[in-house]
Amino acid sequence: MSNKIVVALGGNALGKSPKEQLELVKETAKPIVDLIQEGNNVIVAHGNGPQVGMINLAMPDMPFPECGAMSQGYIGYHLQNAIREEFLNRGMNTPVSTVVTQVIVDKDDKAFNNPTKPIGSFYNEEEAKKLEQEKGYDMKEDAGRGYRRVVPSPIPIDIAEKETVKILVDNGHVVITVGGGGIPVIEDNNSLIGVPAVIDKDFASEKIAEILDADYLIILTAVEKVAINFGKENEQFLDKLNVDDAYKYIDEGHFAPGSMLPKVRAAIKFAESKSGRKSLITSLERAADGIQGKTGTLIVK
Ligand SMILES: Nc1ncnc2c1ncn2[C@@H]1O[C@H](COP(=O)(O)OP(=O)(O)O)[C@@H](O)[C@H]1O
Ligand SMILES: NC(=O)OP(=O)(O)O
Repeated sequence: MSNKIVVALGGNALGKSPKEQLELVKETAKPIVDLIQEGNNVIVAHGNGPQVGMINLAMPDMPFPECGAMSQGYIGYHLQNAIREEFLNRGMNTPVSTVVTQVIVDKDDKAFNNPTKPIGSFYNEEEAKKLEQEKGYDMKEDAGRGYRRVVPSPIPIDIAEKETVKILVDNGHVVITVGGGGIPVIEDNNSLIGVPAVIDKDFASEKIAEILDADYLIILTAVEKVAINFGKENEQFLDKLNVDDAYKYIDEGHFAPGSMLPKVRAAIKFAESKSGRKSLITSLERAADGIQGKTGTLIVK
């Protein structure tokens, strides 16, 4: 059956450096093209946490929206070429392109006063303290994996280039959009003005999935399924999660704030947005099996 699917790619699809990314995207392209070859209409979104942090660290005077735009550009460039090549290898010539995508946020979003989005590399506690003192960064522990810089992450309200994306998708193009959650902007009369933030790609992917009236939101990350009691002795991986249980597990603290929590929240939001919409959280490698119901955690209303 043909579905319209928004695929959100996590950090493991892109690697830790441009060189690693260039190699990794060849593998990333395969499950995406598998889904398309099976007759699905696929829209690709991706994260940029490590990349936007690296860009800003290298160019501290570069404003955050510009850093986000740079990350969209070079990640999109790698992804679109890898997907193009995978199409050609399979005798297909589906057009693929990246749309520089701006995501409109609320200038009064409380997130601007409460940085929560982890970006850049991981540091130990001592290094983190040094960065706080020397560079004035806000540093937080990220899901038991070490310390990372955190920046504001407002909620996406709308997508400036949504009509362009729609036209391309409706005409059979593969579009890479809302890269890194999109470039965060606020509306000021006729102007769109960049604001210093990094939008969560899971929430931006959910937004574009709603706008495009997608059937599926697939969030691809490093784990095949979502777990309760993650990493504990009584860890239990879930095949299916209804939104009521998902809310209960959120309240019980099963999903780490810097990692799995935004995915589960975005998945709930999409599943709740219209009858029949489904969200799936699984690993990149298992995406094609996941859509056939063979693996992953399916989140439904
Ligand atoms: N309850 C949970 N179930 C499964 N994974 C979890 C859970 N809580 C935290 N995680 C961690 O979240 C990670 C995914 O988040 P992250 O690496 O930040 O995402 P991304 O793939 O978007 O870069 C998983 O690889 C896993 O280590
Ligand atoms: N922007 C964003 O959510 O990036 P990550 O998925 O890399 O955290």
